[in-house]
Amino acid sequence: MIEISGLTKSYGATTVLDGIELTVGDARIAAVVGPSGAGKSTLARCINLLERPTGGTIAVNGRDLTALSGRELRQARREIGTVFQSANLLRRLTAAQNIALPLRHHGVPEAQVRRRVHELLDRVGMLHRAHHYPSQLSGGQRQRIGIARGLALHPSVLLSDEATSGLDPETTGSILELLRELRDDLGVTILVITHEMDVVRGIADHVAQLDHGRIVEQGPVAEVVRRSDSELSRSLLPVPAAVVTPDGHREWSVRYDAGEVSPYWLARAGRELGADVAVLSALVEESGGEGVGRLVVGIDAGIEEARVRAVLRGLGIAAERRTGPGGIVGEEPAA
Ligand SMILES: Nc1ncnc2c1ncn2[C@@H]1O[C@H](COP(=O)(O)OP(=O)(O)OP(=O)(O)O)[C@@H](O)[C@H]1O
Repeated sequence: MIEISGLTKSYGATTVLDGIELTVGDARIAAVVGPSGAGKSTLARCINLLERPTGGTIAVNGRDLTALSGRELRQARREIGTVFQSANLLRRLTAAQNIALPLRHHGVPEAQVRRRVHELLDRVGMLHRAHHYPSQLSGGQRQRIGIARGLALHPSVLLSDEATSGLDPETTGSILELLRELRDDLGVTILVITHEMDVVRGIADHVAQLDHGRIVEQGPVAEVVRRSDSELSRSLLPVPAAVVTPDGHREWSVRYDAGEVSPYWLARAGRELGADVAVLSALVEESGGEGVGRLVVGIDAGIEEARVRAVLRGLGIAAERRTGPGGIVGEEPAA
């Protein structure tokens, strides 16, 4: 478990991280997303203790790492394994030697190093590449070796800093699958720093949006994607573009949790409203471990908005009027 509280980082007069509050439970995967310059890398460097925070605490399994120094700090660093963008492997060392590095650095006896490296290569499916050099490996294979090296000292937290950046979708998928296995089989708590929303949708249990050094929105992914009024929700699961709205209809953007809503909600909504509901775009898929539906529907503009909202709410559906160009046909968009 990792608990970040009141974390602040300043360089001179510039505050780059401002009061970060983030908790990741045991064997959970949290993703931190945000635009370029938001402070993601700085957060990563503070968490793996490459940088000292200016204020606040970072506790792993209840122990505040920011309070430590010297030998204690060196020991505590073992709790956090890091996987970097493009793996950061040493070119002159083989895959196996790269994985062995942190073990040798911590004085692990050679016989144990060999055993552990073998175990790790097996874990990440790379036994057949043990003696290859990084230049002889694909990007995805290098990343697997990077993950194995990050796990070498049995950390309870794995920090993945843009680890899938630059990988093709299929390779990204296989790396995410590996991270999921580490969470489920080894109980590792994983913090993923990424700018890729596909990554968040693919593996995260929890998501936090960083902007100008602050967390502006966070929550369980399954919950965030259901928020109809949230920017993070819209960037995580954009509503697909709507086809032409029938004349005299208003467009509504709709989100719902497929596990909690009747699969027949659309027909019921039509019956209760006494009008047909036009489906203009729709996507129902799994995200954050739950089925999430998002649609744009067209509903007769003659029906009061409050009534539409009430009927949909009664069916467990969050709905928001789509305004602006194309939002309403045959009527001025609402202010
Ligand atoms: N050592 C430093 N000294 C001064 N300012 C810094 C330092 N490191 C980072 N910053 C500033 O902190 C802000 C956040 O940088 P950071 O690299 O953490 O952002 P990021 O979200 O990781 O961006 P990107 O996605 O582009 O990597 C930037 O405005 C950057 O200029």
